[in-house]
Amino acid sequence: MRVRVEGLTVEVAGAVLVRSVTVEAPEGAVVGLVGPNGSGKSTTLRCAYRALRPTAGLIRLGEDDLLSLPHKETARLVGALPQEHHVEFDFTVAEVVAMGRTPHKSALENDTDHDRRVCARALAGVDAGHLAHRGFLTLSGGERQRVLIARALAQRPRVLVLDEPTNHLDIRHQLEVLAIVRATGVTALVALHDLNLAAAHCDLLHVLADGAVVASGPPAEVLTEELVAEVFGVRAHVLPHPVTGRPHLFYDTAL
Ligand SMILES: Nc1ncnc2c1ncn2[C@@H]1O[C@H](COP(=O)(O)OP(=O)(O)OP(=O)(O)O)[C@@H](O)[C@H]1O
Repeated sequence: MRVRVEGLTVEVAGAVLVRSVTVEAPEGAVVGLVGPNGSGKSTTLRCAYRALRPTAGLIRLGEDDLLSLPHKETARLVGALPQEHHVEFDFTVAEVVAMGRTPHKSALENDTDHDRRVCARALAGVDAGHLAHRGFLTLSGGERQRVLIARALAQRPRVLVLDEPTNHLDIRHQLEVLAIVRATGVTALVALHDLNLAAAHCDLLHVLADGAVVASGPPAEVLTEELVAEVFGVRAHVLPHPVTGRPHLFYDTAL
């Protein structure tokens, strides 16, 4: 499903957090949001999974306006991994992942065999099948992150909105998670700090700085030495990856 964030502005208590942000994610594309701390990535994504109401602008899912859809429909369509997550009670991992099935069920409907299969597959996909019976609160940061990604996948959404999904993950799991997102074939909006991961895994990038989009396009067009210097304040050398040909950044110094 195509996602288009159009002219998004968010103002909180007189402060403009993002200004006229337009982000396009074609059907099935993995689209990265990159930018320095505080540039507006999470604010944009929070609007896309409807945790925050924009002051102005539209979020289109296909032809629909996100804000005019019933909440349950939004929950079926959009699977989210927020940056901050709060699981207060000590649910088991299996229970946390099963929460992903909630939008597909009525209030008192029990989990079916199909639900259990979908959840087991999602957990196995993030290499966390062995954690199913553990208490969520006993997990390490990276294990929790993988379980929450499994919850979003178990939802079988049409759009994934992932805020720093590789946070806490070791390198193997970083690569695996992004490969899994790609393999779902679902349109994905993903905030990433690691520009090399973004270059390797995203079809398109949108670069944010000070709450506005300053560059958009395929990684090879966007991740230039000039842009990295200007937006991130870092001198970098950009060379093609020896195998994939995608841009790879070698950092030099902070400017
Ligand atoms: N509720 C709020 N009230 C005031 N300012 C806010 C609020 N929420 C976010 N901000 C500010 O808006 C700006 C954008 O924040 P946002 O979390 O979207 O940035 P980000 O690009 O995701 O940053 P990071 O890379 O650090 O996660 C920041 O300066 C932040 O302090």
